[in-house]
Amino acid sequence: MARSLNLEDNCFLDKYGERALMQARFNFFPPCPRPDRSLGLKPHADGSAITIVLQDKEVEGLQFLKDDQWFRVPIQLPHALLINVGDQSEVMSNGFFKSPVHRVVTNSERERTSVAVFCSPDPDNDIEPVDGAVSETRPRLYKKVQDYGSKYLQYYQKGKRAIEAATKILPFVDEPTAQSTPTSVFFLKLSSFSLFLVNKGSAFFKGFEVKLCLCNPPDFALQYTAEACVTFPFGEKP
Ligand SMILES: O=C(O)CCC(=O)C(=O)O
Ligand SMILES: [Fe+2]
Repeated sequence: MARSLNLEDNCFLDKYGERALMQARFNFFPPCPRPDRSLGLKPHADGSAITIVLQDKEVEGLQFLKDDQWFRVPIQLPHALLINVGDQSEVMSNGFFKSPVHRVVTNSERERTSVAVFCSPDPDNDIEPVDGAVSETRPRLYKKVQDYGSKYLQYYQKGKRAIEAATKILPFVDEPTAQSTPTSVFFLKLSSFSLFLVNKGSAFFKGFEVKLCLCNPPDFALQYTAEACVTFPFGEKP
């Protein structure tokens, strides 16, 4: 990425620091009889620096927004990893790389799984455009941001984009983050569907042991207006 902008090789990597973060999210999208009425994942951009996505090899669903149109991501290339630019790369590159908005649509007949690994700099490192990406002809577009990941979640839960507040004009509004329950495994039951979510910890997901996972239960709960929401203690099956 640095080389493609004619910048120092390590200029982005140096920002990751000693305690760079890697968080894995295992997504399970059950079949949904009304794909026209519900989304698997609402439109969002990732708060990471980069995200590595392994899509379901049989069921499509991921779409990216470009010029006000949604584009499907094909799955024809087996075992391909999709590398997505996240907000923190947009900030560090001073907007040369854009963090695209994407969503996941549901399928009426088939379930879909995906794994997203979010790679981010050490949260203690402030994020700002690297020197080489700012010049007289390209003024600095983003301000210095502390702990981008936390700000991202606060904004995300309100359906807003933190990157917009990272531009130089708008101030960040610091508000308390929604409480997330310490339970590790959530099963949300909506009629015959279930959604499996993993917070920090480890659990079994479709026969694989899942470790080091982080996602945001309150946020997901908003996406699925569950008629009945049942949470189970870690490790138990419904
Ligand atoms: O399911 C996918 O293909 C992508 C998931 C995604 O965008 C995410 O977990 O942030
Ligand atoms: Fe995403």
